[in-house]
Amino acid sequence: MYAGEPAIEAYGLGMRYRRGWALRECSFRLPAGRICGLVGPNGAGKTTLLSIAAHVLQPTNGSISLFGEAPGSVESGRRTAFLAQEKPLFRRFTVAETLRLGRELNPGWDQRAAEDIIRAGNVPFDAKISTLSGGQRTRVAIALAFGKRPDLLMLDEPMSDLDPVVRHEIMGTLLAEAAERGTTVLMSTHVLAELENVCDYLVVVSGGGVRLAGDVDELMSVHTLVTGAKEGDGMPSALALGRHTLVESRTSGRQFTALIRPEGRVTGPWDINAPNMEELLLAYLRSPDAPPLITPTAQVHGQGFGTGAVAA
Ligand SMILES: Nc1ncnc2c1ncn2[C@@H]1O[C@H](COP(=O)(O)OP(=O)(O)OP(=O)(O)O)[C@@H](O)[C@H]1O
Repeated sequence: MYAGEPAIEAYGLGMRYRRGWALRECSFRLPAGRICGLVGPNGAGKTTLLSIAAHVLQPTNGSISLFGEAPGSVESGRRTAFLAQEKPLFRRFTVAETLRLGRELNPGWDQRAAEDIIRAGNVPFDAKISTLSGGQRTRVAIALAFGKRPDLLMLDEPMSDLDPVVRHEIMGTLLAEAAERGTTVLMSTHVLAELENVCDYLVVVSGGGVRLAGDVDELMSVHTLVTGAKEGDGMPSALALGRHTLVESRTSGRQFTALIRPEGRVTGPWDINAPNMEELLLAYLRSPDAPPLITPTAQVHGQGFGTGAVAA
């Protein structure tokens, strides 16, 4: 693996269910070795995207590759692990039997890594899956995914039924694993605050399309949060009509707050701050019509992203 090699490259990906399009013209690149948060409102297409990458679903159009290979290939199957929301485990198996199955199905299986995760939660190895709590089952599913020692780990809201202490512990294991082995992680979540110290890459989807994608530092550095006194009923026209790109503006009492992508220096009688990750994500989630932004590392080669693309 070399720095910048794409772990995932999606190009013009579309998925149409009977009710309509869940993904449309979805294109982005995730370089290898990054920990990427996949964020979007309910129904945005996150599970659909992960399921296509994990070869659970076939896209209606477009393509996606994992380390340059199609999702169904032997090579990408060997190198990737997917932890789905439903966590399909055999209910009649014990925890030990479940790990044994993992060992038999995966040539690079790491029994110790899997057992360590089970032990950290004090889950009995001889307990049947059907007798475990939701959170304990999640822990077993996470142990299975980690035991595979994948190069790419895809997780669909993995922590939703874990208590905060366990979430913290599993996140720590995930980060240590990724740092030690250079594992690429793509993780969908609604818990924005949890992403702040974990992710160094972000993909935001909304309405089936990519709204924001790229390196966290780069995304943060091109946004500014402006707060000040309202002008009339809204934000100052100097900001609203200026050359800056407005992502979102809100008013409360006599104040306005705007997240912008500034063009040059922002000058005015306002407080000007860098947003934190949660503020950045919330602004894009609340404004699905904001112009998209795909930074150069997240652009698929040969694709002209036009509006919103940051100059390389
Ligand atoms: N099997 C299906 N048949 C028909 N429509 C579906 C199916 N699965 C998903 N959809 C629709 O596709 C869209 C995207 O769904 P998806 O589950 O990918 O979103 P999501 O971003 O994962 O949402 P959430 O945050 O609620 O988990 C939604 O409108 C959903 O209703």
